[in-house]
Amino acid sequence: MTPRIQVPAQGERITVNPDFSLNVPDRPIIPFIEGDGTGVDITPVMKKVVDAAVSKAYGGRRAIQWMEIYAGEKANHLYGGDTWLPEETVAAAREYVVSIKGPLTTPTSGGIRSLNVALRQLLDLYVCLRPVRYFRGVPSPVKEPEKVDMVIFRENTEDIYAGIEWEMGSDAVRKVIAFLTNEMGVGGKIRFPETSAIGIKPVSREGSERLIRKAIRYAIDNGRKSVTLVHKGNIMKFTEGGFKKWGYELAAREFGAKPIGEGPWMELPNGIVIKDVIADAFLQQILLRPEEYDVIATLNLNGDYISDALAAEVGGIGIAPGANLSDSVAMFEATHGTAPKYAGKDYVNPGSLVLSAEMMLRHMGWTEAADLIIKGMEGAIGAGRVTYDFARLMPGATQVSCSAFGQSIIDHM
Ligand SMILES: NC(=O)C1=CN([C@@H]2O[C@H](COP(=O)(O)OP(=O)(O)OC[C@H]3O[C@@H](n4cnc5c(N)ncnc54)[C@H](OP(=O)(O)O)[C@@H]3O)[C@@H](O)[C@H]2O)C=CC1
Ligand SMILES: O=C(O)CCC(=O)C(=O)O
Ligand SMILES: [Mg+2]
Repeated sequence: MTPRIQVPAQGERITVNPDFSLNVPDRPIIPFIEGDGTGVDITPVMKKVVDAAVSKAYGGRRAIQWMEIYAGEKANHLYGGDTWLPEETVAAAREYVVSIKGPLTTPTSGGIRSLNVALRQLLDLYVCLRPVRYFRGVPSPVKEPEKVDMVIFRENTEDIYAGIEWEMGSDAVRKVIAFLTNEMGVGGKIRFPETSAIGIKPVSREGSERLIRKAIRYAIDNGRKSVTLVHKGNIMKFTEGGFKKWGYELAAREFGAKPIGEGPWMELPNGIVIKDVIADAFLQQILLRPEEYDVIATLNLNGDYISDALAAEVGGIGIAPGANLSDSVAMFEATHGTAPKYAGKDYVNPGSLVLSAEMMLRHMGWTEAADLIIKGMEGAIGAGRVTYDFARLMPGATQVSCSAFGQSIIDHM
């Protein structure tokens, strides 16, 4: 396959130390994937905002050297031969350590499997980190959105989300159903065996522990009040129930947590509470009592639902950032998808990808530039000149385009 990635002549790679800390040169090469759909709108705005923040913070001493890498429709177009996720893209994300991506399309009910999920699995980006906080002035459907301040740690490589499933009527699904019936004796639980598709939900102790360990470590390092394990372990006893059980065991074994009263809730020596809640109840509690939740550790599919639900409480997925992390590699991305109906219209909110870049700068230790992005975002929202998603809920606001909102962030830095 012909290589398509052009490595910038200037610039150096970020490298990782044995303790997983980063060496960030002043001119780091940062790979980016533009993304499908509205990626074409939001990614250039994100780059412009980041460049402005870095320039303002460091006066030319530091600058990002952007390197485009390809996935999704753009890759398929460029590489041909039904190539959606070129090997050199995955290799570059690994080699250059820190990268950022726009959203990628996943067709429903057939076609290619999620490239987003593939990237997370291939790079073992096992933490999906999605902070949810309120910016003053953002329209919200809840009365006290400032009470929402949570950080979601979503397991990112396992669960029913991993995409192990077989289509109804296929030879493969017949084999699986025959196995479940003849070898496992559970065929009777499949209500309509002739017309069933089957999906598999792998959830491991190892995968759960490494995610929960990160969540507890984050809570300790950032002075948070609690870590809540969100699961559906009453129904899926060994997968989601396992996640809960392994989480409490890990908290006791590695962090010295002790049961509160009869348990199962626990407390770390520094007072951080480790608790759990069943996923459906959690979804109503985050509306009724959001102040009781802080760091959230959960499985992949729950985390997907929770991310969008929590984002809605603080203004929607137009302003919901995220990161996919392994111990060494980090790929930042918005919580939302490609919003295809708005693609190429310079219309949607670039805030989610801009705030993902803000997380990226902080991850690199470029906190002054990250702080400028937050200042610019607060100023732009405060000025009441916002994209359609906010404008339609903010009486008196002026609706501006995606790029104009980006410029407003820069103007308010
Ligand atoms: N990580 C990734 O790359 C992700 C990819 N996807 C993929 O994206 C595609 C579309 O998915 P879909 O379910 O429609 O979800 P989307 O997140 O793309 O869009 C759903 C709705 O969210 C709102 N929205 C999305 N982005 C923005 C933005 N930047 N600013 C303001 N509002 C926004 C819009 O609401 P309204 O209509 O009210 O204006 C939009 O219609 C699918 O192929 C899906 O698989 C989905 C999620 C994540
Ligand atoms: O991969 C996709 O298309 C959807 C992913 C998604 O919704 C998410 O990770 O939040
Ligand atoms: Mg999602």
